[in-house]
Amino acid sequence: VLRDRRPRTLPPGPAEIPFFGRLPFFDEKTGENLRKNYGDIVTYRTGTLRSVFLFDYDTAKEALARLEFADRPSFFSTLSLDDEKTGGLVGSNGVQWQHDRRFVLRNLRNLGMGRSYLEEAINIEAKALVEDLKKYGGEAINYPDSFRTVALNIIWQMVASTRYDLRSSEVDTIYRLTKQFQRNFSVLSLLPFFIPALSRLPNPIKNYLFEADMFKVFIQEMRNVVNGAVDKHLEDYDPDNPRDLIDEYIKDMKENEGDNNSLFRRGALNQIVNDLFGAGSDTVNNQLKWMAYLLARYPEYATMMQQQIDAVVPRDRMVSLDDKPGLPLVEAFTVEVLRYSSMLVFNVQRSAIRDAEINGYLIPKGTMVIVANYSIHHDPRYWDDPHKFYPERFLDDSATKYTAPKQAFFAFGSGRRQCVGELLARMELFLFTAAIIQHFDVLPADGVDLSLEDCENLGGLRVPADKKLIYKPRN
Ligand code: HEM
Repeated sequence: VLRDRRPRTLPPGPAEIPFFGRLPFFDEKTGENLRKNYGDIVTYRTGTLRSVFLFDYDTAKEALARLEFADRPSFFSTLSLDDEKTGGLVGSNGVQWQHDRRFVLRNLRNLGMGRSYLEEAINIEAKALVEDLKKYGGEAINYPDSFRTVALNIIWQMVASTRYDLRSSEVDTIYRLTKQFQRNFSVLSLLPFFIPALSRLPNPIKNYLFEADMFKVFIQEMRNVVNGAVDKHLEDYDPDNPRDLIDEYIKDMKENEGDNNSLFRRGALNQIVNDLFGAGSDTVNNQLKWMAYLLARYPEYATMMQQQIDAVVPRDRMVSLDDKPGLPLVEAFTVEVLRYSSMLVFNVQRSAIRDAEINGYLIPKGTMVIVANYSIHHDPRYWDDPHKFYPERFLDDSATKYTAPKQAFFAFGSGRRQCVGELLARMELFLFTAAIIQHFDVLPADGVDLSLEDCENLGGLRVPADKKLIYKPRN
């Protein structure tokens, strides 16, 4: 018990139950309470793993940039589709992570991230989204399935040249897995990751207590989806005509055949595809839900943005990225949606590669380092009236120019593992938001009260509660 005690060199934190620590948590309130009680840097233990939570911007920014904290915790690899458990981006580490991240960044850029031809593809989806919403004829609906399909279509076209009709039921199958996983995911289901001894319990007990099968089923079903896409690409691969990211990877894999040290491997490809699917579609889908919810909740901003759009874009043309200088409020609105919603309550976990130091505290190798994004996005030290939805905070004094946040903004993380899809996500959020504002008034249905914020927390992912809204076509 003595040896199990928290070393004095670690930051303060709540009392630890010997060998067990405390239950994991994902919500912003528990985080805020920790900060109030223990300060800007707090140790919190679950099972055998200690985490250090960072609540102030400067410390967090510096930590996220440091090589010592560029790893992800080792339990991420248990969800990998790669048999060697080292491939991919989100949960991998070391040389294979660097290799795979470089490959993905290069290819996302080559496939148009930040360029006009990708803008065209996004606007094809934006147009389809507008047509889909018009079909409801002003009926009150929950967040439409088309939000998730347009988000999936963009990344899936870049990765696998696949586009779905906005009402296709195939997308249901893919999203069912993610939804089911998010719903079943609970504090209890995570315990075996924190207390490895629990993994040795007999399977029926593990399933009963922790729904351990849920992870296996999810991995198996995702493996089927990804294998299907990669096998199909291998069948009709044409070296002279690479169509997408999978083909580019196959090309590199074939060029390196026979080299036993090559990091281009089928297992790594599977996990890259899985990561891009997982990180690149539901994130944008959820952000579109926040956008619709906040448009309905703050119609005064919708009206001001419609005036800006109508002044620079004829109604029969979609908004383009070149219109941005004339639409400062639209850009400010999308960035305020990211800050205010703080969809990822905590930044994706990092882990100390070696013993390291933060603000004079010694952080032992393997400690998780978690930046409290929600708290930093709502900290009055960095933001005026932080709980107010106020897009003008990202406009200059004359309200004619968008000004990017200079500090305390971690919606896409920071440092060496900063989101590789940030540029793509920003393009999508701007163009999809503008398309909806240009074509619709978004209103709450009769009897729907939006005066108080109402959102769910799905394992650390904040999503607005499903409210019936009306997408009323503008005259
Ligand atoms: C609104 C949409 C999105 C948000 C809010 C978001 C947020 C984040 C955050 C917070 C991280 C962790 C960064 C860190 O550890 O510092 C991350 C990582 C990542 N994101 Fe995104 N993301 C979004 C969209 C996308 C898209 C569209 C893609 C597709 C290309 C993508 C791919 C990734 C990948 C692959 C990583 C892992 C990077 C690594 O560990 O090296 N994300 N994202």
